[in-house]
Amino acid sequence: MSVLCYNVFRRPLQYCLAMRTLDGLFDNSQLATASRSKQLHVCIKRSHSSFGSYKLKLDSTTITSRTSPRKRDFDLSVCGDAEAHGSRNGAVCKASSVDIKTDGQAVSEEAVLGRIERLQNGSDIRGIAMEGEGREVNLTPSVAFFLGEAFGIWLADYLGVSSSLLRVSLGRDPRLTGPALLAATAAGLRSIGCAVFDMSLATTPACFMSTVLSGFSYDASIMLTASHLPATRNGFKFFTKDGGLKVEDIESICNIAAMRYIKRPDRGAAAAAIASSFSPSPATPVSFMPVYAAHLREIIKKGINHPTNFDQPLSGFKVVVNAGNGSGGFFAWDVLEKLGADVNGSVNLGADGAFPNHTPNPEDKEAMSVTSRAVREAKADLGVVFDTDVDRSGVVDSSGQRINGDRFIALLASIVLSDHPGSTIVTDARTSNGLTTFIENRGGKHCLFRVGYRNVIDRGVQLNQLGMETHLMIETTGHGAMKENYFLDDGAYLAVKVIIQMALMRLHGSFHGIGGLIQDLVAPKENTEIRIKILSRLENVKHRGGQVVEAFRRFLVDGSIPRWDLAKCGDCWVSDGCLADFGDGLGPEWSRSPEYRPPSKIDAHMYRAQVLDDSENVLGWVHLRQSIHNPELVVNIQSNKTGGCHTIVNILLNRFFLHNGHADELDLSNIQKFLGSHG
Ligand SMILES: O=P(O)(O)OC[C@H]1O[C@H](O)[C@H](O)[C@@H](O)[C@@H]1O
Repeated sequence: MSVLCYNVFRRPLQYCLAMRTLDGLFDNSQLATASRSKQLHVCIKRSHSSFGSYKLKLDSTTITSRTSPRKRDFDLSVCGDAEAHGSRNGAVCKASSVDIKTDGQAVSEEAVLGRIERLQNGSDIRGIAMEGEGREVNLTPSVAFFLGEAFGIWLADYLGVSSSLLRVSLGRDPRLTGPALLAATAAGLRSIGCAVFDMSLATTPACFMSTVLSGFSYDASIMLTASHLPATRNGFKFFTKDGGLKVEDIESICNIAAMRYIKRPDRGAAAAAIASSFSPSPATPVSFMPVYAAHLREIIKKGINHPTNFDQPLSGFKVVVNAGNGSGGFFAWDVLEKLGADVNGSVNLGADGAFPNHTPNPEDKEAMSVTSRAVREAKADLGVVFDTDVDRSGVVDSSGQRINGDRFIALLASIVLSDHPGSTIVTDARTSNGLTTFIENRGGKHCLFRVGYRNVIDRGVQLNQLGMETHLMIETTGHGAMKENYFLDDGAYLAVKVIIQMALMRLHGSFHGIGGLIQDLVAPKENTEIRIKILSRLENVKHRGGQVVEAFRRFLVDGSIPRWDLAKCGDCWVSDGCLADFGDGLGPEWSRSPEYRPPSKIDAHMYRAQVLDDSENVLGWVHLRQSIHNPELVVNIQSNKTGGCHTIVNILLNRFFLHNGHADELDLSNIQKFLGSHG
């Protein structure tokens, strides 16, 4: 469709909107009325926008000059200040598309929206913030300005107060792009009247705690981080006093940001340029991290309750911290050392946004082996590994044993189940059958849920609401939350729990170290993950991937392969994150309760199948889902039999992917490689 632009107000052309109406929705009499009243209200309905619909005020001169009342299908053009808001009043037509023209270059609204929407990663925002990957930088200070502004607008609506009354704190990890993005985000928030506070280098859990701890109690907080992703990336994690935002909240914020961007694409760039010159600073500096560290020290002191040394309960302990040059160094010198621990063997404490040593990530083999070595060299009692922004952790015991993934979950489960017998533990559905046995042997219940830490945490919140005591929600990635800690995804808090346990064990005369708590955890014999690229345009990836995963569900439900069934955990199906309701009464009772929220579009699609061998014994399981970060499907497989993963992958390839004709839309080479190398 051609975009018709007129500068009818004789002002510099900022943008033009042109829309094509849908047949039959705009009739002649309505147009005539609109022309006579010199104002026409057009309602544009966008099915995927949680912003609902919005209204444009079009100058009647422009409309009458560009349209013919006799045509049912026509173009409208407007230049100047179109108002966009959420009302449907006066709507007389629906537009099928809106095109934006900026500085002579046509950019469709869908493209702007798509670009901003693609920054969404589940319940976070992630993007490329600097050159270096050979890919377009898409998280610029200008975009950060609109995201900051959009968050302020969303927050004012969420809390039902004027944005001028809102106080928002901002923190960042050490990434080089952090200061400029933080300044631009602050400028966005300030542009709608919010008071903004700069905590500078901070952690994700600290950002949330700044909404809670007295003396600060901000209405909300934003952490700028891309977690363990490369130094070129950055991102946003948003918090209110109610906790981290949900996937659908992030969708709303992206939509609002896109709408604001469409309206004034130049504004963000200008504001971000001023903001990043730091003159005047858009945010008031605050020193929050020392207060947060003192808060963690209090928790440890009270948890250990040392009979003779309450204030220095870690005296005599050696603890190694590996912060991976992220934000977690403070935990060594401002938490543990002040409690008496010797932290001299610690590594990579200095914040360095280039992450020169290894990826700050407890899932990372190098991060764990570096820590294990440091623990052995220092003859330490414990090693603690954080990811960049400290919402994830893992530990190493005094023997150098790496405790991450399933082992970390088991360790926390054993601590939680001794404090809260019978508690449910929620994890993602990539954990081993051995972990389920471990939890059940301690009297706990294991709920397997969807991948994505927000999903796991939200499920725990939901179970508690429904009266099922659930004290721990934790992912294999090291993301974990506890009921007693605001259901906050908090790597520092999990480390605190392990440290308290270590000290209590010694106080009670045990010198085994924390590794002794998970001795009976049985690891699967084989465990593999295969990533399958989706061969589709970026904007279609989610849809295509979703179709394949849905086909997998149908395939299982139809019984297409004997002895491959949707897995069950307890009373629930481990399919669609235990939310499978086949519409025939098979779904669990709560899925019909008022609290039930259907899975969000982004991460709904994942299924785990239990696989039996010819003798009806468990061979293992296979879990298929869409990646949250990348345009790919992810297959996880575990087996307790040698060659079990090969058997399962072989069947998956031939009986599902190839048989169902998915070879054209998926790059199956990693599957072939796996079969080749394990054949
Ligand atoms: O989907 P993937 O690319 O495997 O990533 C999955 C992971 O994404 C993010 O890092 C989330 O924080 C994790 O909760 C999730 O497990």
